[in-house]
Amino acid sequence: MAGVVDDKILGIIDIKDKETEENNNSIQNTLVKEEGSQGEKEMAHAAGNSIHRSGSRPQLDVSKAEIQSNVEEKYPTILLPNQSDDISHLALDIGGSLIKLVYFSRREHHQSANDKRKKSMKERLGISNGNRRSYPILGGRLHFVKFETSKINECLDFIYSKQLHRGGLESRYSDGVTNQNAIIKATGGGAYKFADLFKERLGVSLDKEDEMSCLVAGANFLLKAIRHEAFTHMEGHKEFVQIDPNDMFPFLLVNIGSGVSMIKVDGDGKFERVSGTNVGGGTYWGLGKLLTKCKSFDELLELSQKGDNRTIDMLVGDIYGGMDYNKIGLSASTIASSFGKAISDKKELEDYRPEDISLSLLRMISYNIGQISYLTALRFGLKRIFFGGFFIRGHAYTMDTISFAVQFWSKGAAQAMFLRHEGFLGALGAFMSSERHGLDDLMVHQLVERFPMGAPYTGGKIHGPPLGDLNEKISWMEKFLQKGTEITAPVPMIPPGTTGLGGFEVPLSKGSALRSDASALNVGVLHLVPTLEVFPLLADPKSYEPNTIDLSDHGELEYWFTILSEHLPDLVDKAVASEGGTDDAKRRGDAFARAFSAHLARLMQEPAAYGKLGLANLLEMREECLREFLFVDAYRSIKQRENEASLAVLPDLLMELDSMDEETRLLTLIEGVLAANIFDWGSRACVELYHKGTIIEIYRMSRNKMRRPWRVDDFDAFKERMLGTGDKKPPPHRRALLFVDNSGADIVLGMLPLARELLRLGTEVVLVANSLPALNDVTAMELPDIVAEAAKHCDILRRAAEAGGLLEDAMINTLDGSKENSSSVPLMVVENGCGSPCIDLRQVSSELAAAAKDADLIILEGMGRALHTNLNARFQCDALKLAMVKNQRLAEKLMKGNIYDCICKYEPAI
Ligand SMILES: Nc1ncnc2c1ncn2[C@@H]1O[C@H](COP(=O)(O)OP(=O)(O)O)[C@@H](O)[C@H]1O
Ligand SMILES: CC(C)(COP(=O)(O)O)[C@@H](O)C(=O)NCCC(=O)O
Ligand SMILES: [Mn+2]
Repeated sequence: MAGVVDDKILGIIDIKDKETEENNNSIQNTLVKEEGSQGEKEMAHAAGNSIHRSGSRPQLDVSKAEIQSNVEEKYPTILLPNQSDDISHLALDIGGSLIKLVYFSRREHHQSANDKRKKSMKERLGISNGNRRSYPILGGRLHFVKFETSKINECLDFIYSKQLHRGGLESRYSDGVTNQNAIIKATGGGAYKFADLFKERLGVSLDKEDEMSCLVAGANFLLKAIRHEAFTHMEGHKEFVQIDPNDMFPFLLVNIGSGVSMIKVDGDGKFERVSGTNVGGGTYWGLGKLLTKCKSFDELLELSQKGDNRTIDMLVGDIYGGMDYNKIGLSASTIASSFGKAISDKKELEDYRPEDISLSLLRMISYNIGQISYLTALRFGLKRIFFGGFFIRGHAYTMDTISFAVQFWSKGAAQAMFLRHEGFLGALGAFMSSERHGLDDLMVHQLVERFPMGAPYTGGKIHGPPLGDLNEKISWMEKFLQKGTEITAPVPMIPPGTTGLGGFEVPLSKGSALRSDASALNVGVLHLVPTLEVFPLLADPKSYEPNTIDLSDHGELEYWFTILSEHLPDLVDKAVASEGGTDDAKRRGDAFARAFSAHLARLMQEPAAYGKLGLANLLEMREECLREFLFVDAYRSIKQRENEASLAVLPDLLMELDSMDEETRLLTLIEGVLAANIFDWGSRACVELYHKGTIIEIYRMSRNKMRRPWRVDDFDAFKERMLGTGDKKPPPHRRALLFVDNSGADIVLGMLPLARELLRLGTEVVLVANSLPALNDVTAMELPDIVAEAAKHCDILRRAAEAGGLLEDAMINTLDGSKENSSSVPLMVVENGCGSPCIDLRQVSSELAAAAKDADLIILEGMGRALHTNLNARFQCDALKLAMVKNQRLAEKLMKGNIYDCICKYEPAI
């Protein structure tokens, strides 16, 4: 089939002698500037958000809304004069040691060119506002931050700087007078102790909520709404546990703060504090401080990493002359008495290493809490125990000790589980208690957790004001480089050795990998995206796992981390060039590279730090990180150039296709998709290829590879479904969703001609593209223009695009000025809700979910969407997965094949 598109045609798309990116792209620069300035505003915003009032829940009041700034601005600010400040945006848990803050920032809705398409799609697909709810919830972000209680003034400054006490409405909306009636939800003892201070400094009243009910509400919310919240931690191994929201209760909640509370939880709002102990986090930190002279909690914890508690604890072996006490199952290394050796030693405090003291203390307290927890669980017949509170601090040794105690004393019958948002349960519960935000029944698929680089945002260290703007973020990254590499290094995960019976050996870790004070917590920012939905055509959403490769295999992890690290310099080059190569862009590019490397380094050491890690998460994090440093679209000009070149050869390709019989054409079309998928700027091998040959050579090579059978080749089954056998013509599919991948040849010469064939057969086609740029993937925003260009050369596409509302202007512009009454099946475009090369079908846009309702065929294209993710996904409708494997190792691993092999996997509906 190599001659289908000849060299003359292909020569036009030569990317060999590509010059550097086009500089001074004014549209791009404008976009960046506007995004940047808007990003900092956290205001109530009504435009397009379709927020209406419901009887029971206060919502934004958009009456008399008016545009505040110059109407010529692309994203003007909208003033809501009737919106009161009473929407809860902040809740506090002021404990004996730490103040925990949970705050909500509303996301601004950007009106964009995309909105026209969106509006028409909404009408076409029958998406009503607040589609599946009786009231809308607000989109926005939940942030988690903590401060030391002793530094309450820093906390007040933080609240003031972000205007959180004003319900997030910034001072530009007020007359500058502090609102005396503002109320903040607060729990913990400090809600009483510091009430006057809050009134005095911020003019707000603290609305006090019961601490226990907040802890329970917070835990219940997290267990229901966050996919990877609970995990077990045994002998250094962390494993996420999927909790069934319908089978959560009862459980024991153990909150280890300064003191320890043990709460039996039977349901939402149904609980009893059944036990507790005064030997808790405050004891460790307090005693530890006295005994070691440590200045900070983290320092004390770090010391324990280098400790050897045998110098200070009395072990069974010390009593039994080095022997085990077998009769009762205690090994010689079991601690018989914490600190017991100090009785007989003729030593003073100074004679003991602070490291040993810290470790002995940590083990004593953790073990004791684990044991009491188990006894309490036993008393009430509870099998599951969840541990929260900041004593845990994501620290491997602490968790292992607690787990060991629970497992040992229960003989394996009970299990200790830990919560990733450990210390924020109370604050989250206080936040939930306000009932003003309508978040109560928020569902897992509406939350996306992101880990931004601004450490203070992630609640990293105990800190002052946040890294507000980009410049601060960049300088922070620069400082980070000067300081060395440890800034985001995690708490070490080196597994402690256990004796198996009753106690631990000395931890293996001798403190080689230590956490810096600025290390981030294991929690990110929770993005609340009310419009996200589970893709309705998944055969079994409960068992769906997007990632194909399991990164818990260390070899895999190391390989993909290396791949991503090696790709960085090229990516930074492209990103900087896409912003005109200015000094500012270079600085941002540098900072991005450092930030992303820091994330990678952290995850390399602690792969489960941010929840269960898959390749899709890594690829998405890279895109998010680029956006954080305001690289809106790193491959923008590459995409543009390749689109133009491909569009120029499209007419000839269509002509050749039209000269074929139906069967040959279908095969050629599928080959065309597979061959064009080679133009992938995310693959190291492909990028190297682009430097070695002209596009003709690459494309020729690619087409030569097209010889069937492909590595996975279900083409015959697909052809039979499409064209039937003999005279028997099967009915066409009603609607096909085409998950498109790359710009340029991939979309223009691959997927669009395939779409055209489906349209010709009478199938409605919905092109499903990214909401945000990722590598050289085409976006939903870019597609209408590409389709319009293609439609100039093709009647089928033109009529379908008109019928699908993609070409309204073209309809008006027909030669005789009359609107054609088209009877064609429509061609539509929807966004998928992602900004990543992969797709997690548990969280897609509501317009895609709506479009899916009538679809009976889906086509997933590309390595990201059809191989890294969804290769094993099963659907309720027919599914075709098309991709070229552009990575040798993946080809070997997945299908014992080679790089540039092709996959054509067809699975009829189940
Ligand atoms: N940076 C820190 N400063 C002080 N204590 C910390 C820090 N990080 C973790 N901790 C531990 O967390 C405990 C406080 O946990 P937390 O859940 O916030 O309880 P509380 O509400 O009692 O302050 C402290 O007693 C200490 O053991
Ligand atoms: C990022 C990608 C998934 C994009 O592939 P696509 O979906 O465009 O086919 C792919 O380029 C990839 O897996 N790259 C990393 C592997 C490598 O460089 O070999
Ligand atoms: Mn792609």
